Amino acid sequence: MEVSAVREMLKAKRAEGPATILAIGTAVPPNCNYQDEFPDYYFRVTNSEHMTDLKEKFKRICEKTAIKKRYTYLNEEMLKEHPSIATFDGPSFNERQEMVIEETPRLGKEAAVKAIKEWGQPKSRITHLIFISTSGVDMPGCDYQLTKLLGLNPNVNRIMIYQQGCYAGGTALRVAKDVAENNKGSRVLLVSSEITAIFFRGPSEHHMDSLVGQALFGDGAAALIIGADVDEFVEKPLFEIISASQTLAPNSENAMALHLREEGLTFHLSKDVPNLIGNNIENIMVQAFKPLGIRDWNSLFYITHPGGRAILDAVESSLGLDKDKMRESRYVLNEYGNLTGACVLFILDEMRKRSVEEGKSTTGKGLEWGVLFGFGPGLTIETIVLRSASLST
Ligand SMILES: CC(=O)CC(=O)SCCNC(=O)CCNC(=O)[C@H](O)C(C)(C)COP(=O)(O)OP(=O)(O)OC[C@H]1O[C@@H](n2cnc3c(N)ncnc32)[C@H](O)[C@@H]1OP(=O)(O)O
Repeated sequence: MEVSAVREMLKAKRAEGPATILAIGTAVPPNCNYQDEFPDYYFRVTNSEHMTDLKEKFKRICEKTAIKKRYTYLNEEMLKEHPSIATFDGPSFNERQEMVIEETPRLGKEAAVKAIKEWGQPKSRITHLIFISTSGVDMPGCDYQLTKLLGLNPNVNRIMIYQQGCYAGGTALRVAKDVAENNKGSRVLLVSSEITAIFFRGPSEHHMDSLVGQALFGDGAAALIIGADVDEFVEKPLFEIISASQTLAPNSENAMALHLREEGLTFHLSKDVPNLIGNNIENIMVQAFKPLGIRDWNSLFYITHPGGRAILDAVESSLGLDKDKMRESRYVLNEYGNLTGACVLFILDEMRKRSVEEGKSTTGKGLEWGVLFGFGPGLTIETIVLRSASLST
């Protein structure tokens, strides 16, 4: 075959683009922890009632989180059966792994079933599966388990992304864009599922950052269907993925790290994280929106990873944003806590649902352009430029 003919053949395999989000589903486990009761629960189940000063500090942290409730797979009975998980650093990796290996794809399936139902197409049309999770590692991984659980075509092209932390929701969208735009007719099922049993642990007087982590995270799964060249007779666009980029914040090496150890996933968090994000965010916005000629940050809608309340405050103040810009991100933080990689996907879902409820003209609260930020270890920032879809009938 001639080289030019091969080139033509490859060109014909590319979609016109852009990759478009066509459906979103979410799921959480049944066990709900209210934040105002959580310090009592946490110090009781970790047998730490004697650490009275630390409990007072934990109460202060919980009060400042702007979280109302969080859902978890792990409950008090399970902790009684597996007491090493409730210590600060007792060897517990195997017990945690047994839980997350089963539960992470199961919760992912719940979200995926909802996304496929909304999409309304047969699951045999799914050509690619991207699965992200920070909850453990295994081979074959969650991508394989989900393929089995959903009964997907064995020829589905799977991509498993483990252990990236909270920016992974952005990473998965970036990869899904490349896949969808380079494979004409492809339909990508993107699933993020996070179970905090991998890093729940008791308090330690010497590790305040770990204690902060115990006040922030919740379990949840989200699933999206993504494809380019939308068939509007049978598919409904929600958001177009216009561009996607990843960057490292300068001088942030020690800001955030998570390590998988005998005692599960450990958590290291500098107090500087909100400032580091705030100091870098405008530069990132300038780069992302230069091609569109946009400089008015209040003309956009925002899907911002709510790593903690202070991170949303930092982004809001650095960009001079109106108070309602972080509304959906704050809402998801309040209702579910920090859901690691799934969090930005929950916020996307909230954004489009709220836009419909409030009678807005687009899925981005009546605005055309928006941005999604993922933040995580590194310190890594994922930036996704989105274009909303019209809601007019
Ligand atoms: C896993 C991933 O990949 C990605 C992630 O999302 S990781 C999580 C990222 N999240 C963060 O970095 C948390 C950002 N921080 C916050 O949201 C807020 O600081 C907070 C909600 C935790 C507390 O709110 P605040 O307005 O800062 O309250 P503040 O009164 O200053 O702090 C409460 C206490 O927490 C302590 N504290 C806050 N951040 C801390 C940290 N990173 N390490 C240790 N202690 C911390 C403070 O010293 C303070 O202690 P005292 O009451 O004894 O003085």
